[in-house]
Amino acid sequence: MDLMEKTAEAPSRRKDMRSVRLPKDHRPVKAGRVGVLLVNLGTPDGTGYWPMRRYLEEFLTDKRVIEWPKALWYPILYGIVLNTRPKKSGRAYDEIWNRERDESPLRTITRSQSDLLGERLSDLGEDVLVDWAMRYGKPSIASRLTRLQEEGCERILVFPLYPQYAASTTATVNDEAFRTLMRMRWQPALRTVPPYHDDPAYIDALAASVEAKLAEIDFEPEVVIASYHGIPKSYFDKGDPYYCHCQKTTRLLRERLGWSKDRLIVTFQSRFGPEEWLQPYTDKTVEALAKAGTKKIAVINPGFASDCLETLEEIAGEAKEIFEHAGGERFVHIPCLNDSVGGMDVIEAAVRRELSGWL
Ligand SMILES: C=CC1=C(C)c2cc3[nH]c(cc4nc(cc5[nH]c(cc1n2)c(C)c5CCC(=O)O)C(CCC(=O)O)=C4C)c(C)c3C=C
Ligand SMILES: [Fe+2]
Ligand SMILES: [Fe+2]
Repeated sequence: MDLMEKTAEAPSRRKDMRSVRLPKDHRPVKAGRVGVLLVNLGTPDGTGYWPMRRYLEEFLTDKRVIEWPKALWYPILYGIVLNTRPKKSGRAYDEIWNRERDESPLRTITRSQSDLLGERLSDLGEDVLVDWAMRYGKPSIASRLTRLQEEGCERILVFPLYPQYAASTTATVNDEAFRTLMRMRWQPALRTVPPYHDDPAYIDALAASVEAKLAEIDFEPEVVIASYHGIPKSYFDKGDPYYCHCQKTTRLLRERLGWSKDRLIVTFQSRFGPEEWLQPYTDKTVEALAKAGTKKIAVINPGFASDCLETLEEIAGEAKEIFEHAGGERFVHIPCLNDSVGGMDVIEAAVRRELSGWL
């Protein structure tokens, strides 16, 4: 039987899957399934120099991340950055590493989100498969998309786990997914989950996480900072909607909490390189607040679906230290939604919505 015939016989609807009739000598064909692939940013395999260097090299040679011309960027990357940053970042990862599983928290949490989503979608039957991947490091998008396809997924929903769209995060996940399809003879249909920065389920979950944390601590923060990962300002000037998405999330959260503009403010963290990035900067802001006499603050990271280096080390660790060093007294980090019930409600709602018409 040739491929054309096989294709014609393949069922178009899931419930027809078991009715595929093939000649006796035909190799088994799995078909008719639907895949969901959660994708997060990435993870090194370890905190030593070489695993860190491999990870950073993959990350920082992505044209969606560093848009400078290769002729300008590569001498700096290979001459300086990849010689110094692996050690510095490796030390930072060491502080937050999940020693029990020997992996980064981002990897632990993303896997758990995928497992829990699989359980939550169990009412859809065995023909819906859920898996997870990383844009940089392992498991790669290519390996997991290929596996889903081999398991018979003719339709795959790719979910970049970023509430706010940025070309350097969302688009590069989608690019990589479609690049993988470029190598396939028999491609699955692919859908991507759009940004969910203003999804009511997401805003509700963030608000509930703020309220729960504030009820748990023994002080009332004078200011709550919504700290987002930054991007170079030039990317915003070229039309990236990321800044506007961050502002909108914060406005909706503020409205949902019934707070004033001074109680919940926006900042941007994790600057990289010499360019100007989105402002105001988180580190400078916590320092200025403390110096101006603010004693108690909380920081939430609405732009991260999972806690990671940037939230656990840079905010819960470094930003706290900066605040206290400049005269602040109480600092609390509000955890990301992670695999909490609220966090999973957000992921599940988006997946069910985006699967519509496929089930
Ligand atoms: C949530 C959105 C993110 C945006 C936007 C983003 C843009 C961006 N990042 C870099 C450079 C680095 N980021 C690093 C880590 C990192 N970044 C995000 C998310 C966004 N990045 C996450 C979730 C993480 C943490 C990964 C983890 O395993 O915990 C790093 C690596 C760590 C380090 O050496 O500091 C770099 C480098 C750029 C240049 C950029 C926009 C252009
Ligand atoms: Fe980043
Ligand atoms: Fe950082």
